[in-house]
Amino acid sequence: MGATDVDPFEYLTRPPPNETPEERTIRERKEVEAKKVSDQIDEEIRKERAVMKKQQNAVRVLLLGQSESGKSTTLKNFRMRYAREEWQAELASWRTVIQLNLIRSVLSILDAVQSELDNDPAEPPGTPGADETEFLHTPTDGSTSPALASPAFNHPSSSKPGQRRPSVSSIHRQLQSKASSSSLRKDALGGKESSLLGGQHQLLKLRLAPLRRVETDLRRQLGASADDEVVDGAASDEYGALGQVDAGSSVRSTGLRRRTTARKEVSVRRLKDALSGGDRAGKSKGHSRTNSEGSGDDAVDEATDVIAKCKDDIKALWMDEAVRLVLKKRKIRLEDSAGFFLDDVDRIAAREYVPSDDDVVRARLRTLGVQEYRITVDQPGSVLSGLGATGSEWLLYDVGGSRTMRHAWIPYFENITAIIFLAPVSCFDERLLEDSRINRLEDSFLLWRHVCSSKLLQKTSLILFMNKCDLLKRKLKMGVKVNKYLPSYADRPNEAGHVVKYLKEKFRDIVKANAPEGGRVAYYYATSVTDTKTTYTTLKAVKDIILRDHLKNADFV
Ligand SMILES: Nc1nc2c(ncn2[C@@H]2O[C@H](COP(=O)(O)OP(=O)(O)OP(=O)(O)O)[C@@H](O)[C@H]2O)c(=O)[nH]1
Ligand SMILES: [Mg+2]
Repeated sequence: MGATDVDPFEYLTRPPPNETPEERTIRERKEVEAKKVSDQIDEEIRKERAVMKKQQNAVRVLLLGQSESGKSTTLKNFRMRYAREEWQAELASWRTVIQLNLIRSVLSILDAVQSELDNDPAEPPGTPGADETEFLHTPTDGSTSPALASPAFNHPSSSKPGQRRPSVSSIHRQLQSKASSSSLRKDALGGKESSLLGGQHQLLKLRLAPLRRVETDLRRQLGASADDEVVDGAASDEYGALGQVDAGSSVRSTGLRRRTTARKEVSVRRLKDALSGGDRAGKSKGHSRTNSEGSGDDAVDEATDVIAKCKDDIKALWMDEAVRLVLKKRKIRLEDSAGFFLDDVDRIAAREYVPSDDDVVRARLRTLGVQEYRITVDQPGSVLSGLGATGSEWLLYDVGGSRTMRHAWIPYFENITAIIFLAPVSCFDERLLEDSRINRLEDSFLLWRHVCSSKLLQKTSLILFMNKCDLLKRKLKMGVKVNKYLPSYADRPNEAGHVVKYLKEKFRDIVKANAPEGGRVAYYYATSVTDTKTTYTTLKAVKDIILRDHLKNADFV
């Protein structure tokens, strides 16, 4: 047989001539080991290919909408239902975020108390709106783009205080009666020199002062962003839906004044890192102490310990009638603000507190940049299961919604299967936090128009969540008139159902006006995504729509 007839592979692997039995054993053992390594590499390559294939087929969902529209809350609903294990493993880590949310509310009240004690006017001088580079053009003169099929908005320049009477706490009746006898005056809601507060409030302030240090510690633990200068909530013309209200509101050119006393929001670069940093549950840290109220064995970290010790004072502060009057006078409505937990102090300030699903869904942590999450949605019994392997792997992208962050959205427009767009409908009387010249609903219409008209998104399924319907209902019940802000609403009934229907038509008009040839279907849902039960029903319907469209585009159906 000539050299050319030799199988090169066989030639190279042929045992050496004159091999001794020992040499043979060693060689064979080495060959077995080498095969193991080779098999391992093959398996890894196979897995990588499978992941790549899955990713190619993965459903990609982008959550869009302005800041505080409910994107992260929607994502949490998805994860709670479809990434249950991961969700549960993460639950305890949210305690830090929720404690911070609680402390922020307390400190906001203390700030208001301090201003009242200092006799600061209820309407401090404002700050000019931020001069930002915008991803999506928004008119800056308070006008609405004529190209936009959305209604024009009013910025009424006067407002009445809310009509809701604060409830009175029996717990704090003693303090309250003292306050009311000594300092409540007839002009309590408006008089310049009226003093609603007394020595007991000074005392509460002192007793709750350690929470300021705890706030700093918790922020540090979470790695909260230092560049986070956003204040708490949007300015609202009538009621401070997210904490602060501009009583003398109108567009800036006519003398807008914005309140700047609200507290910084907490945001983190990477949620997973933040949560692992914030996971102190059951961990004994340097400052840990023995639980004096509980079993006595549990080591409790210092922050939890301080919060537990402040529990009764927090309750006293929140239930104090004079304090409620101060908040009312200063038009601060913490109840509707992001991350409101003051009604749950007993539970949350307890040393053994572990967050529930609902707590985590309600917790507020502002998103920075873009965060990616993976879920598996193939559920037994789904009408679409069995139509193909594709579609079970979902990648969800949650983005930061404030205007400075919107430039980061564009790269995610490519190859995106569906967009769930969150438009909070309760905010018809609020303005953007980052630019108080812009009405929040107007901003949502503009963003929606950009999404509908984007060339990159022409094949993308569009799903609109008209969110915060619960807050809309509450606001309308309090007497806020939609047509005061949205003149085109005219004399339609000032009821949530009618408002949602009207707004849906406006969003639908924008879809129609910007549809590609052949038209376009979008899907509309009225939601309150903090209500996890009803949201689950919505998610199931949305899941099927997205899957069906995805399979259709992949020619599966
Ligand atoms: N009452 C009520 N609160 C809601 C609803 N949706 C969201 N929230 C609350 O509003 C706050 C903001 O929601 P997020 O989901 O964090 O908003 P986001 O769109 O992710 O905001 P950014 O991360 O700043 O872009 C949170 O405290 C939520 O609990 C809703 O339908 N009803
Ligand atoms: Mg978010």
